[in-house]
Amino acid sequence: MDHVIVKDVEKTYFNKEENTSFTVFNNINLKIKKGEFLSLLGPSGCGKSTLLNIIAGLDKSTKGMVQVGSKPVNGPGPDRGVVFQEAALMPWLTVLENVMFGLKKKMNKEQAEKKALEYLKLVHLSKFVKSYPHELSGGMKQRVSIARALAMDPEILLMDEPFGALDEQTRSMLHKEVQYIWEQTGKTIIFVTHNIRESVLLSDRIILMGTRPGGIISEFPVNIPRPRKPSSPEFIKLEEDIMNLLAGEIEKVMKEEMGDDYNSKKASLLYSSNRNMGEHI
Ligand SMILES: Nc1ncnc2c1ncn2[C@@H]1O[C@H](COP(=O)(O)OP(=O)(O)OP(=O)(O)O)[C@@H](O)[C@H]1O
Repeated sequence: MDHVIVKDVEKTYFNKEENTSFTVFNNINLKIKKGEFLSLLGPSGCGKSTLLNIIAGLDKSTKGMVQVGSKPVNGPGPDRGVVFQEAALMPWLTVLENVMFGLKKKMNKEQAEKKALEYLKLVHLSKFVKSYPHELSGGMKQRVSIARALAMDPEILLMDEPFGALDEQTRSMLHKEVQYIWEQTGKTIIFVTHNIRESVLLSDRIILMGTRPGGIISEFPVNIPRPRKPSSPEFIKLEEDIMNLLAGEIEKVMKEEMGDDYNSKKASLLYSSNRNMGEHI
C-alpha cells in the first residue's frame, strides 16, 4: 500500500527585490510504501531537506502535492514525526520530561510518563531518564530525540541527517538501533543522508537526487539481506554503482564551490574512504 505519495512537486525560491528565481527541483514523483525504509541521497544543496520538509508540512511546494494515504498534506501533523540533525532538546527539562512534553497534550501525566519510559527503554536510555541534556553525549541526545518523535506514535518517521553530526562509532551504534526500532515498530521511514554507505546499510530503497537542474536522477532497490555487512561483495558493488552515478553530480557542485582550486583537490575529495559526500560540498 502506498503510504506517502509525492506528485509533481516543485520548489522555487523567488527573490522579489532582484526579480530572480531559483528552482531547487521540479517534477518530483515518489510513492513510498507502508513500512518502507527509504533514503533520499544526494550532494549538498540538491534539496533533500527541502523535500523532507515539504513532506513534513514544514515547508510548502510551489507546485504539486504530497499525500499521506489519501489525505493531502497542508501542514505538520501527528501522522509525521521529524528527527533533525541537531536534537534540539529543552535544556531545562530532564530526558524523561523532554519525551513527555508533547505527550502531555494528548494524555494525563501518568500515562505520558509510562509511554515516555517505554520509548526511552526502546532507545536504551532507561538509566538516564533523570539526566539533563547537557549531561548526555551527542548520540544519547539524538536517541532522546528519536524516542520523543516515536512516543507520539507517528505513522511516518522523517529523519534529516540524524547522525550527520556524530562520530563514526556512535553513528554505527545508532544504525543498529534505528534498524531495531524500524523492525520493532514497522514505521515508514524517510531518511535524508549524503552518506552512500549509510543509505545502503539501512534502506529498502535509495532515491538519488542531483542538482542543477535538481531532481531525482535514479533509484536503487537494496535487495541485500539484513543485517548487512559493508565488507560483503554485493554491498561494495552497490556502493560503487551509486558512486559512479553520483560522481558527475558531485563534481558539478565542487566546481561551482571551489572554482580554480577544484582540479588540484579533485581526486582526494571525490573518493574518500567512507563514501561520504558531505564534508566538502
Ligand atoms: N530561503 C531560501 N532562498 C533561496 N534558496 C534557498 C533557501 N533555502 C534553501 N535554499 C536553497 O535550496 C537548495 C536546497 O537546500 P537543501 O537544504 O534542501 O539541500 P540539501 O540537499 O538538504 O543540502 P545539505 O545536504 O547540505 O543539507 C540549496 O541550494 C539552498 O541554497
